[in-house]
Amino acid sequence: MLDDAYVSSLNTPSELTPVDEHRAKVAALLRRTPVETRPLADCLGLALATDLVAPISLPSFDNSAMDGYAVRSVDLTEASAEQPVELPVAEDIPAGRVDVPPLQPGTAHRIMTGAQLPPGADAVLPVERTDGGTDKVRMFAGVQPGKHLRRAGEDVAHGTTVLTAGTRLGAAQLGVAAAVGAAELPVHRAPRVLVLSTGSELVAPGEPLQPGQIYESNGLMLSAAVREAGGEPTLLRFVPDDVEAFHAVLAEHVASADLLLTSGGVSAGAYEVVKDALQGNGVEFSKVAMQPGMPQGCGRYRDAFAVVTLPGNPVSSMVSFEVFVRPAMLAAAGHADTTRTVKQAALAEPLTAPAGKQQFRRGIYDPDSGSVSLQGAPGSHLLGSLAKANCLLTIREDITELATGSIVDVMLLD
Ligand SMILES: Nc1nc2c(c(=O)[nH]1)N[C@H]1C(S)=C(S)[C@@H](COP(=O)(O)OP(=O)(O)OC[C@H]3O[C@@H](n4cnc5c(N)ncnc54)[C@H](O)[C@@H]3O)O[C@H]1N2
Ligand code: MOO
Repeated sequence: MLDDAYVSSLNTPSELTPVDEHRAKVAALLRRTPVETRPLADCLGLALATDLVAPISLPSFDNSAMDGYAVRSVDLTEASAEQPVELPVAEDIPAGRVDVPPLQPGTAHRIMTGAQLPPGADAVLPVERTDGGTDKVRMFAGVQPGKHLRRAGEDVAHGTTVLTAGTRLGAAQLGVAAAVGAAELPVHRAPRVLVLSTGSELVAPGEPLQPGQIYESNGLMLSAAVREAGGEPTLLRFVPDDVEAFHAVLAEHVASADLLLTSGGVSAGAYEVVKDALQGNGVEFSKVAMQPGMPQGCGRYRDAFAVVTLPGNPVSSMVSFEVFVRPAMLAAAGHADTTRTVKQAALAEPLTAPAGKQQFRRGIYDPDSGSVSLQGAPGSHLLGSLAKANCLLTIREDITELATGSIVDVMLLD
């Protein structure tokens, strides 16, 4: 297990960059992606670039909420199961009929759900309250004026903003855009993110492992995280700890990308390929006051493209993505909401934390009890624990221990 006190003793607080400072640096690196007009079917998950003002009302005309009969409610005042009122059925109005004649007093129009209400009708009697007749209909109940109707504009009024710029276009948002007649929408293009893992110990899943080798997992994990955050990832073939090989991959791919995300090769060892390749080329490396995720780097490589270098330990990589990259990517892609939901929860067990570093512990938040329990130890290699967690507990840098029942912030991961 990681010895918090020992690790903390390696870095004096003045050497460490505050988490917020690094977050702002990463956010400033990513430029807004361009606006494109796309068919609705290609907009899922993207952010709307300008307000969508409704060119029509929803509903756009008064219509029936039930299959039944459009009536004048005064004609049914006396209707009951014992003494039905019989009316001639003057018209049949299926949904989609565009020429709807007015309803004359003492008559009914058979009408279907969503069909235009005839002028003169003030209510719909559901078919279940009638004998279902087509020439004449017997009505077994009265109906209040206004009953079973859907009024024009009661959902969305013509000329009002139905979706604001920055809204993430999910299923319901695309639905309402289609409902007001939009065939295409202006959206911010998804950020294109290259994901490159480094390490001579890495082997592709599915291939045999030699002692001392491990399966490459950060690349796939970060690509998935990029996609979940609304980006378009390209997972590059991982490279060994070899600066030439690293540069060769960069030369081949970066022209098309908004961001290069690397993992590994940034700490204090003898073979730090990412640091060796990028230092002095516009990328700065620092130790951030957090755990996991201390060794970080970011910048614009030779002024050409944005780079964020994440530490290789898998949990450090993922936590760093959550804390720095996800919000920056969402902002670059025009999303108004760039943060995860944060809840306050009562600790189900005590914990200790290293002094001077913001700690992100993996946890399981129980929304019913409002409590959170720790999932696994603090070690940044414990990917199995991360995979079971549903939240990150964020512990301020000035806190070194907390008792059971203490209230902590938990960032929900979904
Ligand atoms: N003397 C010091 N040693 C270390 C320090 C330090 O400050 N002084 N920092 C430690 C911390 S904290 C972290 S985090 C790691 C970060 O190191 P790197 O970013 O250089 O990452 P690597 O050394 O390449 O790998 C660390 C660890 O993660 C595994 N790894 C790397 N890439 C992948 C991948 N794509 N998939 C799965 N696992 C991966 C790698 O095998 C190592 O076990 O440095 C500490 N050391
Ligand atoms: O800061 Mo490292 O990311 O703890 O493992």
